[in-house]
Order: sequence, then structure tokens, then C-alpha cells
Amino acid sequence: MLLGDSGVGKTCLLVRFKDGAFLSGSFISTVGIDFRNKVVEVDGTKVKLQIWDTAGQERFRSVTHAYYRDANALLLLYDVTNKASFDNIRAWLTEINEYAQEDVVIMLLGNKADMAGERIIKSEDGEKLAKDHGVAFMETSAKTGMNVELAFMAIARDLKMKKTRQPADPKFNVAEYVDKEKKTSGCCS
Ligand SMILES: Nc1nc2c(ncn2[C@@H]2O[C@H](COP(=O)(O)OP(=O)(O)OP(=O)(O)O)[C@@H](O)[C@H]2O)c(=O)[nH]1
Repeated sequence: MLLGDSGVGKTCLLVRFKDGAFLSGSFISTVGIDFRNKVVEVDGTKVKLQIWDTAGQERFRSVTHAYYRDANALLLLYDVTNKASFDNIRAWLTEINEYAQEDVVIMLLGNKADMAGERIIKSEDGEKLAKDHGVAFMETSAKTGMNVELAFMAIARDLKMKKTRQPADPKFNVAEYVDKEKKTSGCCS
């Protein structure tokens, strides 16, 4: 499930992942909730992701709250050019605490990382906030595609590991996996 303030790029991120395209031009706010499916392969196993795109606007909150409980993973977005969207992350995490399952996987994403000239939130600030709350973090761009595949594939891997894990197997940690992948790809915070 994609969460975050209106305009941070949730729909664009999903469209980039699903169709490999970027929705530029006029911004059409999501009304309520919408979903798209995508089947991906993780180590030879097919994983069907059902990705729910929520409306960031306050007036739809009561609609979206009803869906938190069934979510296995949450991608929580802010916009690196919009301070309010970053400041609101704590409030989003409080809502998640209240409505989502305790073991839900959470990934914090600083989107619009392509907008270097207009950036307000530093990558280190996102990193710190994520660390404070024990969640995975990366910066993304729905426009260039930076880290979009990595974000969704890390979630797919986590969900697959949860389903197939034997009691003796070590636990999969999505935050550690993402840090390792970011380092090996040498790319983009
Ligand atoms: N430069 C840049 N623009 C982006 C990016 N992602 C989204 N946008 C733009 O930001 C605006 C809002 O994007 P949406 O994906 O509709 O935002 P949303 O979070 O789904 O908004 P709500 O549906 O209202 O919750 C659009 O004009 C997009 O073109 C990005 O990574 N880079």
C-alpha cells in the first residue's frame, strides 16, 4: 500500500513500476483508493503484488484507514522538495501504528530525487528519520525510475521470504537488504 501526503508521487511511482512510464503534465489527485497488480519473479518464484494506491488528501483518510489492516507492506512517501510532506511522516507513522498490522513491512521513500535544484530535504535527514523508526529507506524518482524497481522488489522479496521461511532460517531484514543493494549498485542514496 502506498501512503503519504497528496502530491508526493504515489500514483506516479506505481505507474513507473507497473508500466515503466512517467505521468507528466497535469496532476490528477487520486480519489479514495485504487489498485494495480504486477507479477514479479524473486529467485525463480513468481510473486503477485497487489499494490494499493491511496489518496493523500485528508478528506479520504477514513476510506483509506479501512485498508491498513490488510496490508502486508507499506511504502510511505514524502517529496524531497516539500518540507511539509517530510514533517508529516511522523503523523503517518502514528496512523500506521494505530491501524496497520504489527508486523507490517514499512519502507520510507524520499521521492522526486531528480529535482536537485528544488531539493529541501537532504538524503541524510530521510536516512535518520528512517533509522529512528527502524524502517528501510531510499530516495526514488518516478520521473527517472531511480530505485523504483529496487523498492518494490525488496518488498516482494520480504513477502516471499515470510511465506517460505522455515523456522530455522534466519529472518529477512528488508532494511539491511536495501542498504546492501544500494551499496552494491553504487547508486543513489
Ligand atoms: N520531477 C518529478 N515529479 C514527480 C515525481 N513523482 C511525481 N511527480 C509529479 O508530482 C505530481 C503528483 O504526483 P502523483 O503521483 O499524482 O501524486 P500522489 O501522491 O499520487 O497524489 P494524491 O493522489 O493526491 O495522493 C505530478 O504532477 C507528477 O508529475 C518525480 O519523481 N519527479
